[in-house]
Amino acid sequence: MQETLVVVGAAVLRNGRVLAAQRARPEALRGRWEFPGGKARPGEAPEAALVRECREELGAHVRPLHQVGPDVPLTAVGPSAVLRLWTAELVEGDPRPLEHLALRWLSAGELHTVEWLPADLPFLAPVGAHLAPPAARSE
Ligand SMILES: Nc1nc2c([nH]c(=O)n2[C@H]2C[C@H](O)[C@@H](COP(=O)(O)OP(=O)(O)OP(=O)(O)O)O2)c(=O)[nH]1
Repeated sequence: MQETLVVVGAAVLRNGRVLAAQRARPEALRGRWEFPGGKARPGEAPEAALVRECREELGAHVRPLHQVGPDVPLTAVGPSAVLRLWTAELVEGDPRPLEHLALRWLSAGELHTVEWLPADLPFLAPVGAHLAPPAARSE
């Protein structure tokens, strides 16, 4: 049986917001938004891949907290590829876009304002539940 290729993603939370990253490459995905992460290497634990990828992409040390929802199939990446997401917290460093076009800290109200990669869409509701609710309007 073919081994599952796990693409790991980190929903890094800080002050009630989540970090979104804008892809630079490949051209077909340039400009779309995703969770920082990447492919786990053969034999590499997915959580270790998450920490490694965030260090490479953001120059920051993150700690995975909880897995979010079920895996999402990534048929464009491979027949048995999946996207697996964790919430994560920053342990050290201020994230910088070392490999992305831009980074944004999105509030609950901003979560749907960027153009996410399609596979990320099922994760937005459970991630949104971790964000601070929009401030109540005083009228
Ligand atoms: N990192 C990441 N990749 C995602 C997300 N959603 C999604 O569809 N993908 C897709 C885009 C890519 O086709 C694939 C991840 O590939 P990648 O290029 O980030 O992986 P990598 O850093 O290990 O790079 P490489 O070895 O292929 O060069 O998964 C997401 O939220 N985060």
